[in-house]
Formats: sequence, C-alpha cells, structure tokens
Amino acid sequence: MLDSPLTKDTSSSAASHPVLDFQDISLAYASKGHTTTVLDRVSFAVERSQFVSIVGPSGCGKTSLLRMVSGLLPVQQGTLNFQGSPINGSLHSVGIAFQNPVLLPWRNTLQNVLLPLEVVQPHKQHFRQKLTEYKQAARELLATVGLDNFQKHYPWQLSGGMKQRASLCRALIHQPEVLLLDEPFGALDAFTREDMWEMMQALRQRTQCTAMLVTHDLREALYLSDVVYVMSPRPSKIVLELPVDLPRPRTMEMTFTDEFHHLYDRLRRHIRH
Ligand SMILES: Nc1ncnc2c1ncn2[C@@H]1O[C@H](COP(=O)(O)OP(=O)(O)OP(=O)(O)O)[C@@H](O)[C@H]1O
Repeated sequence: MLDSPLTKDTSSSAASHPVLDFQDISLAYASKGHTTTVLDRVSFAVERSQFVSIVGPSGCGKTSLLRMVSGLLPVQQGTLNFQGSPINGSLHSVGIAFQNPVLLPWRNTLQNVLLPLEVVQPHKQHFRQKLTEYKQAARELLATVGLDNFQKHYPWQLSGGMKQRASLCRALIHQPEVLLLDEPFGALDAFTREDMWEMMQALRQRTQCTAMLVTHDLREALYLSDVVYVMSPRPSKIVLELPVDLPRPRTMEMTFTDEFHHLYDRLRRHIRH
C-alpha cells in the first residue's frame, strides 16, 4: 500500500500511548556566564489526532518545547516521550511549519511539496518507483488548500498566504505523526490569517494529524484547538489547561458567540496574571 499522506496507520502498539508526553520538563539556558531558567517542571500530554496550542508571554519557552519535540534541543531535565519512548536525536516523524515559509525558488509548488519524500526515509528509497502516487497525494493536499491551479507556479509567483499553504502541504506530505507549527500565520494580514485557519482545519480533517501550535493569537488557538495550554512568565509553568469543546467543523461565526468570548476571556485573564 502507498504510504499515503492522506491516511493514518493507527494499528501499532504505539497507539496506546499519548503521541507526546511531557513529564516535569525543566530547561535553563546559559549565556555569558548567566543562567536563565526558562521551563519549570512542565507536564502535559498530546493524544493522537489532538490539536493542542501553547500560548503565553514572550520568552516563556514555547518554541523551546517545539524544538525539544523535533530533537533540535536536548531534554535537560524531565522526560519527553514520543509514542511511549524517549526522544533521542532528531525525530523523522515530524512535520514543521514556521512563520516564514522557505520554499526552494527553483522548484515549482508541486516539486516543493514533494521535497520531504525525496529526502526522508523510508520514502526516499521508493521515490522514483512511487513518483506517480506521491504526485497524486501532493495534488490532493494542494487541492485541500485551494492551490490546485498553482502546482506549476514558482514561489515568486505566489502570495504570502499561498506560500504558507504550500509549506503546510510540504510539512504533511510524508505523513508525519506530529505537525509542529511555530507562529505559522504570524506574518499574514488578519483576513488571510482567518482563511488559513479554515484551511488548516480542512487539512487536519483530511490527514487526522496530531498538531502542536505555538501562537500569540488567542482566537487562532481557540478556533483550531482541542486544548489550549497557557504558560506563565519565566520560569514557566502551565497555569491553565483549557479544553475547547466547540463543535467541529468550526466556523468564523462561532468566534463571535458568547461561548467563544468566555473562553477567550479565560485565556486572557490567565496570561495577564
Ligand atoms: N540558544 C539559546 N541560548 C540562550 N538563550 C536562549 C536560547 N534559545 C532561547 N533562549 C531564551 O530562552 C527564552 C525562551 O525562548 P523561546 O524562544 O523558547 O520562547 P518563546 O515563548 O517561544 O518566545 P516568543 O513568544 O517571543 O517567540 C527566551 O528568553 C530566549 O531568549
């Protein structure tokens, strides 16, 4: 069977564990002879197919948590398990999207989306044989985000929002277990950003990916998430775990309801504290 980016294998024994399990994670950075404690015994878990957001004041360590998941930052204290086993080194089963999507300028949209399949195992070794299937999977993802007519366009022919949509497809094409999103819509204007929430929701519905989003936008966190975690200023702890029980699929109208405003206020009050 094609390792389709659009279906999930949940048969493995790993499925009985949370996808990510942060237990008593503490972190300090040393710089110029000075040590700053950033995280102070942070614990939470992300279940399969859950969409979790992390919000909190600038510098509280949100990006550091994502970097630990990707393996770029070693765990100093505490335990971080991926499907029941500690993360050692870089995690292949991760897709990442940052604020500034970096697409290769000499590749068109379709070729940019296919890139992880050319470089990440096990897809890399089958890339030539399965090219037709991989292209089909990439086209389906691009259609989900409304880029079906832009497959042959180059990055310089795309708007900022289109580039970010292509970069999200690229992050998902190799069917990662976890999608890490670090302020992916932060550089976009307010209207484009709201379009991106709808698109992200559609992608998630299609791929059932597990996602961890870092954002400063509380509406964005509420619109997209099953759970929002609020962190305190440094040394940071989780000060609120807020389940978002709004029905899915969510609509922009929902963001104007009393229920949404109530959730928004709770987040804001905890961040102000
Ligand atoms: N490699 C590093 N060396 C020293 N200090 C670092 C390093 N990386 C991050 N820091 C510091 O650790 C703290 C947490 O950084 P991090 O980027 O995780 O926070 P954040 O919550 O994502 O911030 P923001 O919301 O502003 O993006 C910041 O004070 C930052 O300056």
